[in-house]
Amino acid sequence: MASPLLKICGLRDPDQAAAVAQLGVDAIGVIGVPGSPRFLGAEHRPALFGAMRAAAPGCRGVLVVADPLEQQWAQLELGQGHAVVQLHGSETPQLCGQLRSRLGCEIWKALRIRRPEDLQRAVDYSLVVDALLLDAWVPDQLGGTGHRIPIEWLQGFMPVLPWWLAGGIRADRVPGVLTQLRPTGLDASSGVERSPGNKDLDQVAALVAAVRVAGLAGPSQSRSVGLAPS
Ligand SMILES: O=C(O)c1ccccc1N[C@@H]1O[C@H](COP(=O)(O)O)[C@@H](O)[C@H]1O
Repeated sequence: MASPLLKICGLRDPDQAAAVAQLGVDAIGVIGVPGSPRFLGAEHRPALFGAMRAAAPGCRGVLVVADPLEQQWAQLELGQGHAVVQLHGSETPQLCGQLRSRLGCEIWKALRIRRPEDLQRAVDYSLVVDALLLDAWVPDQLGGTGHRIPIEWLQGFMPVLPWWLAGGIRADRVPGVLTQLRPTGLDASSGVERSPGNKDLDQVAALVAAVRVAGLAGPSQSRSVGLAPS
């Protein structure tokens, strides 16, 4: 069985994006949510995604936003180097569908899980997004918190869409997660950084290795789930 995909999120520096891409990750995320300590302005995103792609042409750029207002939608259009928009706020299925039609790129919807019942919301998005991303719910913070969803809540979670597990992902958690769950991909941010936005390449390399080892050791979902490089 193949390993799950791996996304490293919240980078701010093009050289670091190139280095992370060369480690063999599948996607790199940039935070476009004002107020986040990992925020990167629109004018800096093309350089970061360009460096990423020059280093590893198959690596995909993900732009993370939350509850974008209509006047901001133009900023989400292709041209900044991203192939995916990750919606990490309270976007309705209707808004996700509208953005998907308008932007012409993949849309991933983050669901922040506060209680097991929240997983049922996945069904509402199944026809209007390309993938789901599960993150822990934390009051007054949208993401990048390092908080985890209790793993027992996710047993039996098998949406029709590809799905990413986020929230406190680090190398030492990988064996425990992948023996119990089959996410399409893992998404890590604060667990692999020295300070917000500054990734620790040794921790990223350890995470890449842990994911590969877990893929060799046990059953996990295939990479061939329709997430081809752009
Ligand atoms: O990282 C941020 O600052 C951030 C801000 C606003 C929305 C999402 C954000 N990050 C996302 O959070 C998850 C998990 O992060 P962590 O590994 O628990 O630190 C990840 O999907 C990031 O894309």
